[in-house]
Amino acid sequence: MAADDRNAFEVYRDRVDRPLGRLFREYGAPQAHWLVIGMVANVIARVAGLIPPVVLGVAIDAIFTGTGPYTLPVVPDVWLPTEEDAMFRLSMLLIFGSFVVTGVFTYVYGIAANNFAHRVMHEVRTDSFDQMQRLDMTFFDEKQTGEVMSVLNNDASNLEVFLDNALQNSARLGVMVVGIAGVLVYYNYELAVVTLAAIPLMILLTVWFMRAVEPRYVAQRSVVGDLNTALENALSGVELVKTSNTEDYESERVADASHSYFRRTMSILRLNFVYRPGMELLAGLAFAVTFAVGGYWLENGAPGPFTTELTVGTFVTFILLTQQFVAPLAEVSNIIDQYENAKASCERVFGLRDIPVRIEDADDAIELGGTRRGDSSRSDGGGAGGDGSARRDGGATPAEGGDHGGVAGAVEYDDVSFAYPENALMDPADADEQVLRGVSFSADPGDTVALVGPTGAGKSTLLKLLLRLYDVTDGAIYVDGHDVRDVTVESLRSSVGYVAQDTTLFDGTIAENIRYGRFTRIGEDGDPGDGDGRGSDEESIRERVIEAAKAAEAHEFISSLPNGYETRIGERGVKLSGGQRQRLAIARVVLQDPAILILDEATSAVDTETEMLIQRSLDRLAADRTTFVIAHRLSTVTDADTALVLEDGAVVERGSHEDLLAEDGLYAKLWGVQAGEIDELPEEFVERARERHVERAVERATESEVDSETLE
Ligand SMILES: Nc1ncnc2c1ncn2[C@@H]1O[C@H](COP(=O)(O)OP(=O)(O)OP(=O)(O)O)[C@@H](O)[C@H]1O
Repeated sequence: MAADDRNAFEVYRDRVDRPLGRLFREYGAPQAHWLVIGMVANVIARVAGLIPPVVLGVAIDAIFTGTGPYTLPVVPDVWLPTEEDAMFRLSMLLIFGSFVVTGVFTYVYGIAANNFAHRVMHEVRTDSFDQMQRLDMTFFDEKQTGEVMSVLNNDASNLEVFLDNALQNSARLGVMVVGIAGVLVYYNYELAVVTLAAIPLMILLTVWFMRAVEPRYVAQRSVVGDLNTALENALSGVELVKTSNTEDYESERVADASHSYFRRTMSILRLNFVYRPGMELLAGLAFAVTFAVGGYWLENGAPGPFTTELTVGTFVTFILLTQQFVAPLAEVSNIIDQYENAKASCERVFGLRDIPVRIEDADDAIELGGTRRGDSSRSDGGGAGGDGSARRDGGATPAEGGDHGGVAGAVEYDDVSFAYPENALMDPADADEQVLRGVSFSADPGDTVALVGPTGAGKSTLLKLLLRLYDVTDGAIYVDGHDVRDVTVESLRSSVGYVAQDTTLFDGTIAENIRYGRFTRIGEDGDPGDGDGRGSDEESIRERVIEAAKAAEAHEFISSLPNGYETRIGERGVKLSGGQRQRLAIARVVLQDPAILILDEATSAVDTETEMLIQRSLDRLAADRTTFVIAHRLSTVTDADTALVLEDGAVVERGSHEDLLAEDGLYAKLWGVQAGEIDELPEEFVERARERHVERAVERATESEVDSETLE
């Protein structure tokens, strides 16, 4: 049991410090020019918006009532006209001009602010996706795909809204408050005190609101996670849901999660319902009090302690500017909402970013099949048939196993141990349940090695290590004499073809699915080493795809489809049968032409004819490459050069089919059961398997208990 029940993503998310500051440093800085242009344009547009009320006030006093001079803030008096007609024309021009300036700069601001926000969002999304792709399988084993989807979609969008709206609205608010306060104080500081008295009250109300709403946002986000998980489970397991008749149960789960989300959202909105009208009320009060005090002042002279004179024009300016307060203040609750969302999103973005990438190229990694470095290659190796003491040269040459991009395909496991870390945070060396223990064997280029053993013995795990989906916790794996950790992950994985039991197909055409990985994009040749001199233009790729499909015994069924190779297969290939999907996967590997092949033999029953087709294509595929077969049917083993019998993570028997039968151990018993010679496995084997299953079931139950506690 992990000491910390949070998954890696949550742990790193909770560690993120000052997320928005980091966002600006890491993503905002390269786009800072857009932000600066946007801010400046915004300030100009807002300041220009203050001109009409000011000019109107001055014009009233100077032209209509004749009670004041024609002066404007920051404009020298000598520049201003003294004739009433000229004053009127200038006033009209200034009012009209200010609207034009506001319009033009609002446009500039829109372009710049959106450029800034969308560019940052694009970088955040693509960076997060790249980081997600670099993470190793331990991360994905923790079932965090929902969280990642949310980072790539919702969180990137939240940041965009914040960077565009919230940031610019706060700038606008700042300009309005400071600008309006400045103008009011300039014209009549005494009446300004009355008008601006509402501001400290608004600040107090805002502080209260932010403090009260923050924990509610945290609670809301946690239920969003539950809701997403419920939705994702129901969608990804739709077949199970239907076949188990659990639609009602799933509906209830989603309804529960959705209802908690509703409750949490309402608790935020209830505060909003107090805050927003509260702010509007204060702004309205400021307006009403200004009107009352100013009106009294005009009628009866300065009230109470006030001594200055108030003109009608100044009064009009005050009234109009106080009105302008209201709209941006009403935005404050939206700004807070966007700020809270952005902060949380930013934590998630950087949480994902900070998860250490464990499986990546070493600084001096070499290309497998490329130039060999003496210091990273081994000079000895253990024989599959022996106990590991017989060593041979590990650095086989391509000539020994056919040319597959210069990789021969010699594989050696040297005393390999492995334990799955409980989560992506744990150092695998600290995990205590060893899934593989001291496994040593080697396969020469072109050999076929069958892996046999009861379920859970570690067969799949053994081969996942060869693909470096995980790294060994102890020992080493060598391909052509190179430790797999010393070669680039890309060159290693392109040298190892993998046909899984359950084939993954992408939404796209049949042809696109076959060429996925080798000619994913037109004009790209992931493995130029086949030496047939053919180009990678669309026509020759098409030819190769058809050849691969023929080799995989898939050409016939593909040709019978309405659009042949251009037929689109539905999401996850649901429109094809299991046997057809597997043949497409085989065609994909034929095209990849790897030196090493991993076949996870299908357990699902296909009809005899399909099985024969699949077997024939697999035999063809395996002919000139090092092949590892996870053999569920022992008939496969009879054709293999060597079989390794795994039990509980260790190789307990090894040798050819005949040798193993002669040993009369686990293999002979498994063979006996399959061949129908004995009814069942001897009690000791069954007992051992049962113990392991019970242990695992208990573990799973404990885990789900903890999960449900966390949910509560
Ligand atoms: N991603 C994982 N995280 C943690 N434990 C795992 C993971 N995958 C497999 N295991 C555990 O490792 C052990 C070996 O599993 P593995 O899938 O390698 O066995 P296998 O021999 O291939 O079994 P099968 O024949 O049923 O596919 C099992 O106990 C399994 O529960």
